[in-house]
Amino acid sequence: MQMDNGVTRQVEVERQRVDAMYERLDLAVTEALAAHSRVLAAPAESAAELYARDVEVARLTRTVGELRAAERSLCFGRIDSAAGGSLHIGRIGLRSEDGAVLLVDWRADAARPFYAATPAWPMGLRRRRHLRLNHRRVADVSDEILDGSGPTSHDIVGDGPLVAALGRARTGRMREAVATLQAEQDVIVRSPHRGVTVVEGGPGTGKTIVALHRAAYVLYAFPVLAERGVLVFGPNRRFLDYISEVLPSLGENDVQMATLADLAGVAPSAADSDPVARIKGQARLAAALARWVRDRQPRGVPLAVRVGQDTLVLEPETVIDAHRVATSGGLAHNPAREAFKEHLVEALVNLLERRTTDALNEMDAEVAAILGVDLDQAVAGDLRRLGLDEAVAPAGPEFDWDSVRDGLIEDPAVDFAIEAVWPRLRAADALEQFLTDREALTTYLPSASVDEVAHLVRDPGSGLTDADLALLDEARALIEGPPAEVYGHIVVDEAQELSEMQWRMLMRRCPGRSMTIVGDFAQAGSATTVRTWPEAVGPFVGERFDRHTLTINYRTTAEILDSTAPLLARIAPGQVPSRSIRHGERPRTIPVTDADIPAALLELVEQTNHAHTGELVGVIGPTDRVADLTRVLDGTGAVIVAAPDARGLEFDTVVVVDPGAIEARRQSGTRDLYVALTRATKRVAVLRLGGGTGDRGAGSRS
Ligand SMILES: Nc1ncnc2c1ncn2[C@@H]1O[C@H](COP(=O)(O)OP(=O)(O)OP(=O)(O)O)[C@@H](O)[C@H]1O
Repeated sequence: MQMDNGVTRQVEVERQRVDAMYERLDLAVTEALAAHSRVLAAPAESAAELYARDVEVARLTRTVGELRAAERSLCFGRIDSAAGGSLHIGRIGLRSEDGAVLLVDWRADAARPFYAATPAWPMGLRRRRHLRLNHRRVADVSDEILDGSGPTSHDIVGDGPLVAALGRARTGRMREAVATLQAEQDVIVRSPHRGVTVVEGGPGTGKTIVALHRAAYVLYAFPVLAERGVLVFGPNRRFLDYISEVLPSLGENDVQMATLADLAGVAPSAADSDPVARIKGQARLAAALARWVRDRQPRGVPLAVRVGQDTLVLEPETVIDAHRVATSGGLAHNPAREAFKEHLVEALVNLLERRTTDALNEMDAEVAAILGVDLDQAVAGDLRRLGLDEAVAPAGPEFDWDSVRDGLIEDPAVDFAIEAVWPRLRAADALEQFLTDREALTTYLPSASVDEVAHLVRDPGSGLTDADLALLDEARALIEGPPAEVYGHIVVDEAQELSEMQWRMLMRRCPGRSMTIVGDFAQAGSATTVRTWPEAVGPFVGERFDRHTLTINYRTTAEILDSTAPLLARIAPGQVPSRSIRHGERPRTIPVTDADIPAALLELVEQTNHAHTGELVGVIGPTDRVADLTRVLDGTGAVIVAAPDARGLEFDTVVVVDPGAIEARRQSGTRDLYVALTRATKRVAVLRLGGGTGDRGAGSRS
């Protein structure tokens, strides 16, 4: 071990430096906690003072959280320039007491060469060093020489930390990769582009890693977007649980994570078949709902309103005019109804004013006819004689028309009359009415075939489905207005799963159109018709989106990738397979009969557990087998997943059960199988019903 002495020396050098960083970190925590207590104890009485105090307390709480999250692997890298200077890279930035930079935040510009420099493009660096910490102590260092110079006794050239990170057993939760982000990933994470960025790439190319680190970068580098909030959107809870620890471990606790159900605030209670979900996902439903809502509003009708003892009638033109003004600013149905009401009340007041003036004039004329005197002139003459003509207001009874107006706005009779032509709507009821009315579906979806309408129409009270959530959201936008909660930046994972309607739902929450979108259409499920990025985001940003492709596979071994290549060629003929950076076991196909499955599976899982203690086994099968598989594997620690739910997940070993059934179950069955076979970091076994020889490629068909 020729380098041992060198390693020890270098580790010692780094230890002193890292000890100093932890000292500063501890001090920063102590100071933030003290400030927190001080602020809490300070007197605050007025609402403004209380508010300011709350803001400050929240800020300090966040600071303490960020500092504490930096505890683990506080410093993980160092770069040495060819000119002689060096910088340490870590989770946060720290300075020494005299103001010198001790540690650079990984997101700072100065840290960029740590991720981006390569031997071909060293960016002025001589060496990149990775530090591995065990609790607070530097345990190991490893160096890459970037400028072509030979290693000296100060350089520790060893196995890359990326290989070590990838070889580690899975825990069921994704880990952050801040110490090992690769150059092609870093370009996207650090991109100055604030609009829509689309990232595609095969399974395991780090799309999720990129998306989450991008969220952390946005929070750091784009404060204006950060202030409006960052949302990470994922397809389901299981997936969000899987990625839930990445951002907190990067010190970011303010990022919201949500599924469609979270955004809608409603949990679906029914399921659609895929063909129904596909129809419901199409944007033409938005147009249909908009027309349906519009038809609950008045056209050229007169409006009769009871005011006191009288019935006043507003002419159709007045109603049309009020409707036009109320809707011209793009207001939704219910708020526009209020504007409509105000306009109509104004028209009523005008009508009343006209009538009153007419009645008074009539009275004057009658008095003049009876007495032979013009009352107005007589009064004016008297006032002139008394010298009061300029001081006194013109004669005549005065009405307080403003209170009349207020009275009419509050008058239930007025609201009642308006309700008949422009009813207030509830989005959920409106959607229910629309989807349970065959005639309405036929009228408002003229392009839908009889079959499609038959697919769509459903019994009253049958509950909301996943695909209904975007329809409900659309109805809310049409009826109540845009959602209250919007975000400065949205990260969308597994974006290939979204329908046109679901894209509308997300875009509604990101008015600034600042998004990081990651996905792979070769893995798309059956519930959407969207197949390309222009179809997905084009309706909202046209061609104004950045597009990146990731090419290196960090998850699966080359052997697993090879075995799925024929499957990929079938489902995405144009797609270039990614390149794996690791080798491992060849995937195995084990022929079984239906009756054999429980015993064969249990044996396989137990063998794997025994041979690879501490590793995670995932068993992926057709949805209708999940309950049985769960029973069979009870107590083994294996995670059982229905193939359609496996997107984004990862295990050390994957057992795919009954691939034929996975393929046959739905339109996207072959893509589901491809997803299932690409979930393993180390090995895959396939239990195939019927024929098949011992070790054929995992994705091959018999
Ligand atoms: N730079 C990196 N350093 C360490 N691990 C990485 C890095 N990039 C990716 N990985 C790991 O590789 C695996 C696959 O990454 P990820 O899940 O982000 O891929 P993906 O493209 O989203 O896959 P899928 O399309 O299957 O959802 C994960 O375990 C991830 O932690």
